[in-house]
Amino acid sequence: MTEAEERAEIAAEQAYVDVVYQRLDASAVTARSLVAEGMARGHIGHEGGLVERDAMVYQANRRLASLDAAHEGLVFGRLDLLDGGRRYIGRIGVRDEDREILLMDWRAPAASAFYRATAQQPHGVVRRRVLRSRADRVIGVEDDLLDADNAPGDMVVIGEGALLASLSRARDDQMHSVVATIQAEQDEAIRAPSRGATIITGGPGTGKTVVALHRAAYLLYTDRRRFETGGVLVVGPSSVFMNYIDRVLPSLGETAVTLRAIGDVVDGIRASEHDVPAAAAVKGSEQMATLLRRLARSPMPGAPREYTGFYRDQRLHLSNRDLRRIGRRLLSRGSRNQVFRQVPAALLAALWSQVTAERALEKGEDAFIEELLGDHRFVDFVESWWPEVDAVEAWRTLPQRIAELAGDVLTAEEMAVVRDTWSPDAPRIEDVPLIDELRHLLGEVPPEIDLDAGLPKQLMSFERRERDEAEERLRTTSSIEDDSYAHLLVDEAQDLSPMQWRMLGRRARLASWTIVGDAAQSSWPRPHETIAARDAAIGNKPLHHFRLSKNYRNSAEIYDLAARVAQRTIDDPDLAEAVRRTDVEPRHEVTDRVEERSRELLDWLLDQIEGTVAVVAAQRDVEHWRRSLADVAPDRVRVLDGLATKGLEFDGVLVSEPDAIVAESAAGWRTLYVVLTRATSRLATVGTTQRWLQEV
Ligand SMILES: Nc1ncnc2c1ncn2[C@@H]1O[C@H](COP(=O)(O)OP(=O)(O)OP(=O)(O)O)[C@@H](O)[C@H]1O
Repeated sequence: MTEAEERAEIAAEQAYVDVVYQRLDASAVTARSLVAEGMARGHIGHEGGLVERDAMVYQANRRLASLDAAHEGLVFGRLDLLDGGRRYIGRIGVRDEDREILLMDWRAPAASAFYRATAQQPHGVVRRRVLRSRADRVIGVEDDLLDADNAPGDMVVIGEGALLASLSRARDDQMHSVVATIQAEQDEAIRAPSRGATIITGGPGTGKTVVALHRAAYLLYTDRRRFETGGVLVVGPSSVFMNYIDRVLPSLGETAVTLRAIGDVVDGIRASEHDVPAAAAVKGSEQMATLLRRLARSPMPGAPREYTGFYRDQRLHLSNRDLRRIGRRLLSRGSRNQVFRQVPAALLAALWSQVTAERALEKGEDAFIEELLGDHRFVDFVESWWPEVDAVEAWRTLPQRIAELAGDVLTAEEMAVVRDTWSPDAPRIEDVPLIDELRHLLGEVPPEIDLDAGLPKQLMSFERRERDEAEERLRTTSSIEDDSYAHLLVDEAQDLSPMQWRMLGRRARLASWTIVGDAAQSSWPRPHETIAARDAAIGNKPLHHFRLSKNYRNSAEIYDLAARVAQRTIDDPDLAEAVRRTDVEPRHEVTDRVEERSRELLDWLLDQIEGTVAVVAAQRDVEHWRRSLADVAPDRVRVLDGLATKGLEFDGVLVSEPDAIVAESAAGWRTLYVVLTRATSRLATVGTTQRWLQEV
């Protein structure tokens, strides 16, 4: 293959790509005029016109958004087939004026040969070609000859394979779609049917995240109506990670997927800081469910424990025992906030049953009710005994009530760590599932309270009662259940605590799931618990397992070291095979001059590679490093603690005091494994000690 031949091939591909872009532009013009026409229809004025307009404008706008998003590198593949035909593959499908396929959507069944064909099983493909582009210009092609025996004599074969070419690119702050180089085992997981739960496992860098994102795009393609209406939610470990991945789906033409960090899953609450590991371990444990159930059922702190009043000179009294009994009866009818409006009636009924004076009985129950409702002492009592409780408010009372409620489920140290690290004004990531659990246990607080909301039901008109009850149902369904999805895609699933699984499970009662993770990278101290909690969240939906086996991120030199750490963490870790070598070994330094050597090593890394470098330290040291390195290449250097590196990747990683990362939590070894496997090409560690290195 000569350079001239390569140029000629690129020019020929460019000619085809130009035709596709012209067609794309024409489609955009049509979509724009449909939007305009749709808008005009709105002016016709009748209701049908409006509905039609909305549907038309919506569809046309969606098409425009996807045309726009898929513009970059639109055409990326070509198959030359045994029968002499050729097929172009792209981010979205494009047809010509006669509705003939110009570009096949990568998700179409006939496009799967592009990913699955191998020399052993060519699936009717003679040559697979990947087109590399910048915007709409073809800048290179990479070929795989899959069926040499049947290749025409003049067939040109260029390049050394698209995969390795794409793996050697420099990393920036964004994950990129790998749609042009998806490998066969990844393709199988992407195209798995959407029933039940698809569980995708694999070591670091095996493409679990990219597979999950391409799978979201695939699901929308196969059943757009179901998944767009019901919603697809992608959950990842942090907002940094969500920013890192958020370009991938739009670049595949998909804009209808919700991406949320695990701290942002619950509407109205945003948490971005983790608790210290010891507190996280307690707050994430299943025991918290028991504790919260008790908290939701017991009186709020400061609630009165008894009631004494007078009716026509008769003393009426409700003891603590009576009140507990009434409370239990109320809670058997619904959650605390749901039964809020029944409270006055329940108390009044209990008090009326104590009335014995003849004159009072003669005047009847209605007069009794009217009088007590006019008695501010009674009304004050009702309000303070059974206030509507907002979940966040209830969560705030947890430290002061933990000893009374959790004596048999938490140890004294566990309670102390929760109390001592409590952050009442800014819930941490680990608090969000607790607040969500309380929201479900307590029921939603109705947004505004009617003037006569406290009226017992029997005093309301029938219509009024019906309307109120309907409203109550509506509020609880719209504000608590509305965040359920048709498909939930969970990344870094090995890290989720039992309480986080419960939170996700509530959003996926009828959903199908895709769950990706790697147990060896788990930051949860007891990984088997998270599997049990996952299974409980999924319920009895069928499971489909896929395993990814090749590591596309780390150089083999870096991964060999990391794999030794993995073996130190759990029995039988799922180790992947690294496909790339750099011939550069990781560097390790033991020194008393950590600060100075870190700067030197950082300079070395920045010099060696083009892309980004992470400096990773134990949680307690991160702020120090952020300040100390603020002046060093701010566009290329990121300072993070071990947990914050989850799912990310950098061309170079400098680990400061790895022994401190190991010592920081019960999952410290696994966190170190995560940290080491973030580096694509260069890795350096520096510390006053390097005990971890002797242990692996
Ligand atoms: N088929 C592929 N073609 C090109 N690059 C790929 C392919 N599969 C994965 N990669 C690249 O490998 C890197 C790792 O992928 P990804 O982050 O999805 O792995 P992961 O299994 O989620 O890793 P971890 O468990 O460590 O978070 C990314 O840069 C991704 O783009």
